This record gives sequence, structure tokens and C-alpha cells, in this order.
Amino acid sequence: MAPQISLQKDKIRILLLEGVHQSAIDLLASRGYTNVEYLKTSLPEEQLIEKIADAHFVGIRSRTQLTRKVLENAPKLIAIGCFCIGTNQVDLKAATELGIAVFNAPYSNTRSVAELIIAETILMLRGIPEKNALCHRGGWLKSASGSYEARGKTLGIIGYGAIGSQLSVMAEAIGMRVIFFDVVTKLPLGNASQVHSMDELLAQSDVVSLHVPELPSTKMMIGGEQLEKMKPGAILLNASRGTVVDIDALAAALKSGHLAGAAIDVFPVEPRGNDDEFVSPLRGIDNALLTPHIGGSTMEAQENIGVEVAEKLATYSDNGTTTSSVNFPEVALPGQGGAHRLLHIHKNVPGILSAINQVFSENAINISAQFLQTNETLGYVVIDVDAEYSDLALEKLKNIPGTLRCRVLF
Ligand SMILES: NC(=O)c1ccc[n+]([C@@H]2O[C@H](COP(=O)([O-])OP(=O)(O)OC[C@H]3O[C@@H](n4cnc5c(N)ncnc54)[C@H](O)[C@@H]3O)[C@@H](O)[C@H]2O)c1
Ligand SMILES: O=C(O)CC[C@@H](O)C(=O)O
Repeated sequence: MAPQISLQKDKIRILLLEGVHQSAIDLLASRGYTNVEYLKTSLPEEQLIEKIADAHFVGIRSRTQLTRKVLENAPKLIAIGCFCIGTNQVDLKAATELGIAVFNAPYSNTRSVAELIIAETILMLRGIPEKNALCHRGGWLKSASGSYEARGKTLGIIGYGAIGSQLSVMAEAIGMRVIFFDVVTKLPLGNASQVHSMDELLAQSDVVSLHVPELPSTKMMIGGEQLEKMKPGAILLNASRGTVVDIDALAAALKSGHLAGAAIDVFPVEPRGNDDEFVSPLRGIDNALLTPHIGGSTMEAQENIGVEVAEKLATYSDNGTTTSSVNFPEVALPGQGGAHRLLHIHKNVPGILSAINQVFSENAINISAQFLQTNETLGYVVIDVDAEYSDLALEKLKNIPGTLRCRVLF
């Protein structure tokens, strides 16, 4: 039987992990949601299963792994808020099959990442990480050897989406030539040009920057073979996902001197929180500029993300709107105008819609408004009815075979 979730706001439990910005808590409070448990770190699977068992909403960043096992142990969960861009840490297939909506913040931190990459491009071309490390050890490497201006150099961007395209504009503003590779044909901004293969990009670029999502097709897309194809003395930047680069092969390419340097913000394995040790084959390599997955971590970005994602969760909770959900059919809903609103999430299989409508015809329940949207696997029906009928309708609806989640809004 599908879980029934029809609660007063103070009974709606929200679990926020990984130190999401205070703006999220403030936004939720302004919308009446005060039952919030706030943790600064992510949690290992067993602890997460314990905590999530009673949660109606969970908010995470990139570190928390919401696996099928975790989600199957979250019978009350209505929605997940990813307070970031990436959603690869959530088993989206499982979330969809369980009728749990997933939201994220697709744009709020993109400028922050692009700015960091520009800074790193300049620092790496000047060999600053190595010189800085030497100074800290009492050394003094005053030399122009291996130091270059960014002007006139070629920046190769892999993944020309929200981040890659902003980076393109900023890089041209400091005089770089920009080429990019993307699996989709994209409108080049400014004087940038799209190349038709990654090999072409690797062969031409002085600096290569990765801005692809984590997908089966992007896992290890930069391995030993690709690093070998980069120009001798080139620089690799990765602020996308740690699984995109073979980190051992990168360490070898830096140690051999084939690459002049690398700036890496994301790693195949990252510490759970600030108290855990960071372990990586890149540690101790002076020309590797290592940052703790902070590409999107600016005050501006985090504050905006907090508001954006918390608002999506509150709105979905308040009236069922799923606009910009990552995995749900999108429905933008008007106010209820005094009616009770039934939200029915079901497997998209033949016959289920007529079973839903039968509930209302057989029980003589008048429908004042009805909205339906489907995607490949999921159907989402929203039905407004007179207040006195909502309990009966909810009871009947949740027993329809194929129902995943069903709740009523008063
Ligand atoms: N370091 C950080 O803190 C940080 C912050 C934000 C985002 N990110 C990461 O950066 C990624 C990119 O962000 P975005 O906002 O630019 O995403 P986006 O979806 O706007 O752009 C991604 C681009 O990559 C392209 N792409 C997909 N597969 C590809 C492939 N195999 N080869 C070439 N191109 C491919 C897509 O067509 C798209 O144009 C995110 O998915 C996230 O994982 C990291
Ligand atoms: O804040 C984070 O943990 C992740 C940031 C970034 O990788 C994203 O996907 O937006």
C-alpha cells in the first residue's frame, strides 16, 4: 500500500545535510516549515537510513549518497532537494520508481565555477602553485621559465553548458582563443568554435577544462590515452566530477613532466566532512593545485541555492507544483481556492487513469479541477475536491494498484 502523507506543517520533518546555507532554513521558516534537523556533514549509509526513516523532505549537496537502499528505507519521503547542480549522488531511477520528486539548483553556482577556472588558468600558466609551495619550504624560484601569459593561448572546454559557455566568454575577455567539444551542437559564443572530436581539442589546447556532468559516458573520459594526446606542457583543469578523470594516470602525467600542471577541485573519493582526511595520489605534487570541491562554494552562490531549492521544496509541499523537477512530470499549479487537493503519483501504465476517475464517479465526488502530466515511467494527477470528500477519496486512491505516493493538501 502506498504511504499516506497528509500533515500539518509543523509535523512535516525536514532533514538538511552537508551544511546547506542558512537561507534555506530561513526560507522554509517563512513558509511555515520549522521542523528542521540540520547537520553540517553527510552521513554514512547506515546512519542515513536511521535519520531518513521519518523524514518527509531531505536536503543534500554533492556528498550524500541517496542509493536505492536508502530511498527504500524512507517510506515518508516526498521530495529530495539537491542544493547544487549535480544529481549523480541520487539514484534517480529509484527515486522515480518510488514516487519521490527530486529538485536541484541548475544555475545558481555556475558563475562561481567559471570565475574560479579563470583564476586557476592564470595561476597555472604562471606555475604559481609550485612557486608558492617552494616559498613555504624556504625556497625562492624567481624565474620566467615555464611562465606564460593567458593572452593568445588556447583554452579547450569539454562540455559547453551553463558553466563551459560562461567560461568561454570570460576567457576571450582576457585574450584567450577558445575551442570546445560537446556531444550536442552548440551555438559558439563570441569567437569560440566547436571542434568535432575530443582528440582534436586535446591536440590543440594549452589548457583543457572539463565541464561535463557525471554520466556513464563521461566516467574516466580523461584517462592515460587522452592525457598522452594533450600537448606537452599543457594544463588540465577539472571542476566537474572526480570520476571523469583517471586520477592515477593524471598523477603519472604530472610526475613525468608531460603535463605542466593540473588544478583539480573534484575527486573520485572525497572526505565526508571537514574533519576527515583527504587521501589522493595527487597529494605532494607541487604543480597540482588541489581544492576541496569548492568550485561553487561562494557566499553568493550558496545563499542563492539555499533560497532556490528550499523554495522548490516548500512549493511542492504546499500546492504540488513540480516545475523544474529533475525526474517528475512538470506541473505548475494554481491555488486551491478552498478545495482539498489530492496528489496522486503512479506508475505510467495503461488503465490507471480510468481507475482514478472511477473513484470519483462511483462515489459521486465532484471534481473542481484536475491536472495530469506524465513522463515515460510516471504519471502525476492532481485533483481538487470539496473538503468533505478528500478523506474518502484519499483512502480509495491509495489502494489503486500502481499507486506510488498519494497525499492530500488541506
Ligand atoms: N566543482 C563544483 O563545485 C561544481 C559546481 C557546479 C557544477 N559542477 C559540475 O559541473 C557539471 C557541469 O555543470 P553545467 O552547469 O555546465 O552543466 P550543463 O548541463 O549546463 O552542461 C554540461 C554540458 O556537457 C555536455 N556533455 C555531456 N556529456 C558530454 C560528453 N560525453 N562529452 C562532451 N560534452 C558532454 C552537455 O551536452 C552539456 O552541454 C555539473 O554536472 C556538475 O557535476 C561542479
Ligand atoms: O556544493 C556541493 O557540494 C556541490 C557543488 C557542485 O559540485 C554542484 O554539483 O553544484
